[in-house]
Amino acid sequence: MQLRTYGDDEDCLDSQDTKYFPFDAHWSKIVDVMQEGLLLVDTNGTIRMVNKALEEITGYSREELVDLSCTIFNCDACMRVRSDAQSAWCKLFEKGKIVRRKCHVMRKDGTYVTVLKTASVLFADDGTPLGAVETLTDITELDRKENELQQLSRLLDENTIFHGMVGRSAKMHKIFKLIEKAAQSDAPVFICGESGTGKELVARAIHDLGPRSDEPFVQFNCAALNEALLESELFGHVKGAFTGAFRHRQGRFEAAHGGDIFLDEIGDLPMSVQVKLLRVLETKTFERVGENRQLSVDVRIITATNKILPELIYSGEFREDLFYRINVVPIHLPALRERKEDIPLLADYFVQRLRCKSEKDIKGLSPRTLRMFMDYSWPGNVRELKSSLEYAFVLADSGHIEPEHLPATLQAPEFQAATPVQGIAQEDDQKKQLIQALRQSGGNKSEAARILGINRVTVLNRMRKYGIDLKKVIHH
Ligand SMILES: Nc1ncnc2c1ncn2[C@@H]1O[C@H](COP(=O)(O)OP(=O)(O)OP(=O)(O)O)[C@@H](O)[C@H]1O
Repeated sequence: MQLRTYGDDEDCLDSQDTKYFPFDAHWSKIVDVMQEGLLLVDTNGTIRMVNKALEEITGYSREELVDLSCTIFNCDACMRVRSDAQSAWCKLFEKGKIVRRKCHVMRKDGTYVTVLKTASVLFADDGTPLGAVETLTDITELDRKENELQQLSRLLDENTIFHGMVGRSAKMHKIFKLIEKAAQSDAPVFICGESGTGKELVARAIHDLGPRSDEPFVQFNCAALNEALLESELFGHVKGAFTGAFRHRQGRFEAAHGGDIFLDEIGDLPMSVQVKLLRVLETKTFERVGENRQLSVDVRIITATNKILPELIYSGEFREDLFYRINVVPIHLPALRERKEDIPLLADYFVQRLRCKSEKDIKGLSPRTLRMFMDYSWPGNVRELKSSLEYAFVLADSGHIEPEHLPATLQAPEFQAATPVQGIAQEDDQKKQLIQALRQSGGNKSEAARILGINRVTVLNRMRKYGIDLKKVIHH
C-alpha cells in the first residue's frame, strides 16, 4: 500500500471544504512552520515526505530525501529488524509508537546530531499499517549543556566544594571546618578578609548549616545607607517618629527574629548606631525609633568587613567594646594570592558555569592565560577572577581563553605581582588600579567596580581613602 504524500495532490486533505476546519487547505504550510522535523515513511521504510525543519536538521533537501530509505540517517536507536516483507519497522516501532527517545542521526555532511524522536505507526480503518510519522527535535545544545553539567559535577567532588565555595587549598579546608563548627554555636561570628574573598558566601553557609536554617536569614549592608536612615532600617520606627514616617515599619532585627542577621561592611557603621548594636548584643533588646518600649529579640549576629577593625579602633572610628562583642568566633578569609593552588580550580569552575549559560564553545584557559592567572595578584580576589572570565566570555568566540581576551587590568604588567604585595606597595597598586578603572569607565563607578571585580561601595570607600577626585582623574 502506498501513502499519498504531501505535495502529490493538494486536494488530498479535502481542501475545498473549509467549513469544518479552515486550515485544511494549508497543511503544507502548517507542517513547514513546525519547529520539529517531520518525517513520513511508508511500510517499507521509504521516506515519503519531510518538512522544512527536517531539512534544516539533516542538511538534506526534500528532493534528495523523498524515495530514499530512512536508513540514510543511520539512527543509532533504529535497530531495523525486517521480519517479513510487509513489516520493515525498526525495533522501536514494534510497540506502535515511541515517545521522546534520545538518539543520534547522521546529517548529510556525515556529522551526527542529537535528537529527541517521537514516532507513531499510522493505521488504516481496517487496521492495516499505512506507514509511520516521526518527529525529530534537535537537542544538540541541550545535550552539550548536560555534558557540561556532568563535567562540572565531576570537577567538584565534596572535597572541593563546600556550600557554593570552591577551594582545595589547606587554608580553605580549614575555613570549611571552622564554618561547620561556628554554625552549630549561637556565638556571634566575625568574618574578615579583603573584598571579594567570599565573606557573604561564608555567612550564608553558617546560616544554612546551623539550627536556625529554617528561620530567617536577614542580610544588611551597613555602608548602603546614611546615618539617619540606618537606625530606622535596623531597628524599625513608629508612625510619626520623624518627618516622613507615615506608618510603623519593622526593622531588620525584628525581621530576623529566631534566625540570623548578617551585617556586612560593619566597619562602616557610624558610632551612634554602634552604641545601639552593642546594646542588642548585651541585652538582646532594642527600641524602635520614636518609641521607648524595649523589644526583645532572639538573633544570632554574623558580621563582616574588609576593613582592619583594630586600625579603626585606634583611629577612634570603631568601638573597642563592640569589637570584642562581635569578634567571638573570628573567621579570616585569605586573599586569593595567598592560596594560589585554588586558582585553576576556581577558573575551571567559573568557565564551566559560564559555558552552561553561553552558546559559545569556550573550552577553558590557554596555558599562557593560566600562567598569567597564577602570576597576577588578584586585588579583587575571587570576584575579580569571576568577572575577568565573564569579560573573556564576551570577547572570545570559541576555543581557549587567551590573555588578549582579559580585562586591561590583568594585562598591564605594572599591576602584576608574582609575590604577595603588602602594606604601602599594595595600597599604591590599589590606587593605581582604581584610577585606571575609573578612566576606563569614563568615571562610572559601577563600571569601575565591575572592571576591578569589587563592589561599588568598595570603590567609593577607596576613592575616599585615596582622596581620588573623579574630575581630575578623567580629565587627566
Ligand atoms: N570560594 C569561592 N568559590 C566560588 N565562588 C566564590 C568563592 N569566593 C567568592 N566567590 C564568588 O565571588 C564573588 C564575591 O564573593 P562575596 O560577595 O562573598 O565576597 P565578599 O568577601 O563578601 O566581598 P565584599 O567585601 O566586596 O562584600 C561572588 O560572586 C561569590 O559567589
